[in-house]
Amino acid sequence: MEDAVAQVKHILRGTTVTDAQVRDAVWNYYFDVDRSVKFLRDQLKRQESKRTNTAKKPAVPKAFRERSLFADTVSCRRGTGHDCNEDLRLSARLSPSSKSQPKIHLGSSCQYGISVFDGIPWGLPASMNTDITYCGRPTRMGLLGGSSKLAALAKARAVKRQQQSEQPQEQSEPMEGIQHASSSTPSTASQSRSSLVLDTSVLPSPSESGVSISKRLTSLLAERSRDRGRTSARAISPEKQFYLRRTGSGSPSISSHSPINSDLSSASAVFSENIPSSFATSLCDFSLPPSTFPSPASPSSFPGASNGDVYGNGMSADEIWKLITNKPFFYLPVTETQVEEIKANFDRPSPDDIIKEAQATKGGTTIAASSKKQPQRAGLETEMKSLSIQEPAVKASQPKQKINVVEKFISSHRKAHVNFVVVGHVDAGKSTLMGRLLYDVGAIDERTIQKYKRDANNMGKGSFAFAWVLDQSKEERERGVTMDVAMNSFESSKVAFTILDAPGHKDFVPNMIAGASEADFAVLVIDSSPNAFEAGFVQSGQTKEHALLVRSLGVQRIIVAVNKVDNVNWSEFRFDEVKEILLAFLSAAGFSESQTTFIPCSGLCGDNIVNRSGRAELSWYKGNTLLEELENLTTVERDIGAPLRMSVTDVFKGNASSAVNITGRINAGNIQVGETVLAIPSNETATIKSITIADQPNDWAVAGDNVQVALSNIDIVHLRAGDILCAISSPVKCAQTFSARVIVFQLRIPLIKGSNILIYRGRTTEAARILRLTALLDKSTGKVTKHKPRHLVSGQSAIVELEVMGSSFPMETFKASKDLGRVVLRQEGITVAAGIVEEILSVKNETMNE
Ligand SMILES: Nc1nc2c(ncn2[C@@H]2O[C@H](COP(=O)(O)OP(=O)(O)OP(=O)(O)O)[C@@H](O)[C@H]2O)c(=O)[nH]1
Repeated sequence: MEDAVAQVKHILRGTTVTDAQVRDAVWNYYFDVDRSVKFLRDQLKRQESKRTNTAKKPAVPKAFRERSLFADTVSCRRGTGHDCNEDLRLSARLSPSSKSQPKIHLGSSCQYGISVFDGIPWGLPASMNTDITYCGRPTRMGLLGGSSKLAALAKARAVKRQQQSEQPQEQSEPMEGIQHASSSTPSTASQSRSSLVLDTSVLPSPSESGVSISKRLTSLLAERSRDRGRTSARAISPEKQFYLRRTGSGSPSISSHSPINSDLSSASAVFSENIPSSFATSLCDFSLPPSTFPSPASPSSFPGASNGDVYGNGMSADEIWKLITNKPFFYLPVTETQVEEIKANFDRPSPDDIIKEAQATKGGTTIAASSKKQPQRAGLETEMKSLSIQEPAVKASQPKQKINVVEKFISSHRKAHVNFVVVGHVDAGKSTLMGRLLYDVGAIDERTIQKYKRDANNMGKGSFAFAWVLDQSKEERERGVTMDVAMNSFESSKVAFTILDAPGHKDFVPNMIAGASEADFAVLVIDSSPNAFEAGFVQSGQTKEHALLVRSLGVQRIIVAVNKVDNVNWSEFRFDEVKEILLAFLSAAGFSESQTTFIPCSGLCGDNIVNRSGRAELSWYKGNTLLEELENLTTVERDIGAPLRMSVTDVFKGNASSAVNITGRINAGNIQVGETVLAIPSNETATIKSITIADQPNDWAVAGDNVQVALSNIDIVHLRAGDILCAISSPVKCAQTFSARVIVFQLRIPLIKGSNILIYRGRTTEAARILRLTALLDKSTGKVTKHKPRHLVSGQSAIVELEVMGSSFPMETFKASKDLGRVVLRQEGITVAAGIVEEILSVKNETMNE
């Protein structure tokens, strides 16, 4: 050793090489003088070159120079404001000779240094003696574009860098994994990785034995491992470093043949450093004993250590060696036994499988494995499709004594039964007129009228006494306004009449529609008082609307009572004036002149109601009284032998019996006690328990009769006002979509496709939508004048398609039933159109019971 050192010193005399460097080189090169000399000369060249480069660089700021950095060589990858993702390689070397002041050596990219180190959260212990070398940017793999000259230059530089990087590697070959602290050449492949140079100040002195050195080294490593749990993985210091790996591919950095017991003052063990994430850290359990880890590929021990040596941490040298050399970087804290148990768990059925199997066994079927689920689901789908709800066949119960109702009706010679509706503008005197009629025909006795007069006088409404005959409710009497249709009956010598006194106020038009739907004829009451007629006839008045509605609902015969002529001094002129205007309007609305009669009258005074007026002022009128006109009405033809159709106007529970009572009018066909009928839309059957006509019990009833029927075998929840009772053999449909011929009333905005409306018939109301405007019609001929109009305006006649949005609307075509084939369309409280059902295009599912 000494001979070799002397020879090298002699060869390199006159140079700045130190004794320590010579000894180090001789030691590293196994006392080979030539290789040691070569190495030292190259080292001198590099030092000279570096000094030259450093002189060209800008001075390092004092603040940066004095910054405390790491005791170890560290690597950090962090983005800076200047050069994001730049790989910064910092090589901080500790030198025993520089304990007092930290020194910083900058590489080629020192201009980034200040900003690079600014804001580093983990500072260095100020006590550490640190030399820092900034290694510059990582080697580029090539140019992106550019000229061929530049590419060639870059290639040449890359080759040069490669040669430079290979040179020190070759020199340090004997010290694989160990670098001389004096080496400052960073641009090697290994330096592109992060490296940690152990602080030799904490290592044993060169004079210590190999065993002592190994003990110190392993003690240090073990100490670091204990500190793992309480230090941040990012804090890189001898105390904080735990994840140590040797630089290189994994071969021991300190081989058994390394002369580690020689001068170690310039030797440093180099380890690479990787910082795991928090998640990875949580997966690792480094507290397990070394025996947990797999054995190293080759047995190793610290040089000079003897078997059985136990160090400060209670571990043998072998265990420590395994810990630092072969420990997997990440591993799950499970033993092989545990792994086998986990594997075995998957060989058994899961708890879910066990439960499913038990359920399947109990149900008598086997749940297939997941791969067989699809066919089973397909089977279920098929079964579901084949499912159908089959209602029990409805058995029509036969009456005990089957009555031939048609024969009975003909043989009974009953009076014709006629319903007429009284309509007109509000306060036209409708109720008063009908009260007077009832009084004059003897339907109301004198005592009752006198009582009404007294009560009305007490209330300050003496003139309403006759109106109270029909306005029975307290609210109607207090307000002096009819709110719902009032029914009353009387009989003349020829006909049985039912009065349907409709409200005149615009808020109660739907009720008026309900009354008009049941009428055979109409009495239109006009207030002939000055300006009163005009007020009722203008657009906002109800005179026109009511007349149009009754016509649209099938009424063809109308009597116009020009009322309150006492207020115009029984003026014939006024009468003629009103008659002329109305005749034109009613003719346009579809009433023929022969079917329209005008009568000057006074409901309050009783002139021309039942008795002809004896006033001289009214002597100019030679026509019939109101009653005479009513009796002269043409008898309405009714199909009493057709399938039953009965419109329900009210539903209520009887006091004593369990039966459900309904009132209504038979539109077509007949009924008899004991018969089973079908309620639409509930589709529930019921048995007729009793029939009452005009407060008299009867075994049967025919079309046109207003009846009260007690039904059994049905719950009241299946019936409501507006329903239809029909024959089981011929149920009524509930339309989903239908087409109708309509007459458009006065509109504020045109009707267009998609308009939302309400449809009415009798007591039935549902939301609907205009699906299509099919065609415009000529009002006189009914022929199509235009297809697919864009909109409908006031006064037009058209064919439209409508969709019922609500749950149900029982209806028939007008051809099949003149009563159930009519609809009224309203929008925002205004009647916009009315018409007849031409075709039912689709029906609701629940009524597909044919
Ligand atoms: N002068 C005079 N007043 C009458 C006549 N008929 C009715 N009236 C008055 O007109 C007012 C309204 O009478 P009603 O019978 O309530 O009128 P209505 O048309 O039934 O009213 P609504 O049903 O609420 O629209 C009352 O004050 C009556 O006294 C009449 O012939 N001559």
